[in-house]
Amino acid sequence: MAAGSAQEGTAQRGPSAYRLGEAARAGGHRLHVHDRLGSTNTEALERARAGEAGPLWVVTRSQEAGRGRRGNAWASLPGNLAASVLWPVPRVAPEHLAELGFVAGLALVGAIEAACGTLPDWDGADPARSVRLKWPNDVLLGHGKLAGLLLEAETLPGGRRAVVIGFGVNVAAAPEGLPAKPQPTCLAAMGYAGGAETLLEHLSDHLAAQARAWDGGRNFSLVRARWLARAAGLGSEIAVTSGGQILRGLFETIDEGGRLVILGPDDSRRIVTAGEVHFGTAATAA
Ligand SMILES: Nc1ncnc2c1ncn2[C@@H]1O[C@H](COP(=O)(O)OP(=O)(O)OP(=O)(O)O)[C@@H](O)[C@H]1O
Ligand SMILES: O=C(O)CCCC[C@@H]1SC[C@@H]2NC(=O)N[C@@H]21
Repeated sequence: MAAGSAQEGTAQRGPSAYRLGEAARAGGHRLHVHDRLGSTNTEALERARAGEAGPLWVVTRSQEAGRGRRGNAWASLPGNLAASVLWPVPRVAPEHLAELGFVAGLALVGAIEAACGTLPDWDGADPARSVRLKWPNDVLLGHGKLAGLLLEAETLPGGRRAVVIGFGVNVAAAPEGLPAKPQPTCLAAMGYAGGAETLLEHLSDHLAAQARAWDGGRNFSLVRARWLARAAGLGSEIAVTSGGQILRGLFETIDEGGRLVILGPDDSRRIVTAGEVHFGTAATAA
């Protein structure tokens, strides 16, 4: 059993209890809330190994060993959202699985906007308050990193696939002193005081809706169009570090497989499957 206590459904009484949104609950999503966990992604994968099919949300008030992409650590400060969902993919072709990262990114942007929509000056006109998606799986607020997504898949005994989408959102506080670029930022810096609980409610509903639109990959073109409409840095200079190489050019688009398309100075196109994007051209190879 994982650290901390798990409660099914609406955990804890009172105004700040974690709960799922109405649409998510109507769609059969369930919620496990922990006080303390190593990693919600790890716990969700454990649940899958134990036979859970999902959709199952795992959330923790304190995450002690949060994981980021490419082996990075994820800092989860008190009051921030650390949540993962075990997503059922029985009828999803393997080549469509990674698209869930885009579906989830859109859901998170929608949830942030729904949660923050009533804040003064939150109308998208101010670039410092604009919420954008950064390829492949980050959410930016202005120039800062507001959230990161971690998609993990595993084939279980018997051939069943488990897919977990992890959401780390800096709601109340942003970690200081990290060497990371972009620098972390948080919703509280923009005046948001609604709590991680409200955000989870919106997120679960928005994920249900975006996943329905995606339709197991049959409608990725719609997801792609929605994603591009919220993309950071589209049409501008980027440098991408990928496999020890740096590719520079204009961020032209993402293709129908969700890969990054870079337009080089000689009008050549480079397609990137995995890498780290830096806006502007200042990037050094890792
Ligand atoms: N709560 C947080 N908010 C924002 N950024 C965070 C948070 N916790 C960890 N990070 C940073 O996010 C980064 C992980 O995200 P990402 O995969 O984009 O790597 P990165 O920024 O390119 O890091 P590196 O250059 O070291 O590989 C790490 O550098 C980590 O320091
Ligand atoms: O930007 C990244 O590198 C992705 C960060 C993902 C962090 C979240 S927090 C909830 C879930 N549990 C984890 O251990 N990681 C993800």
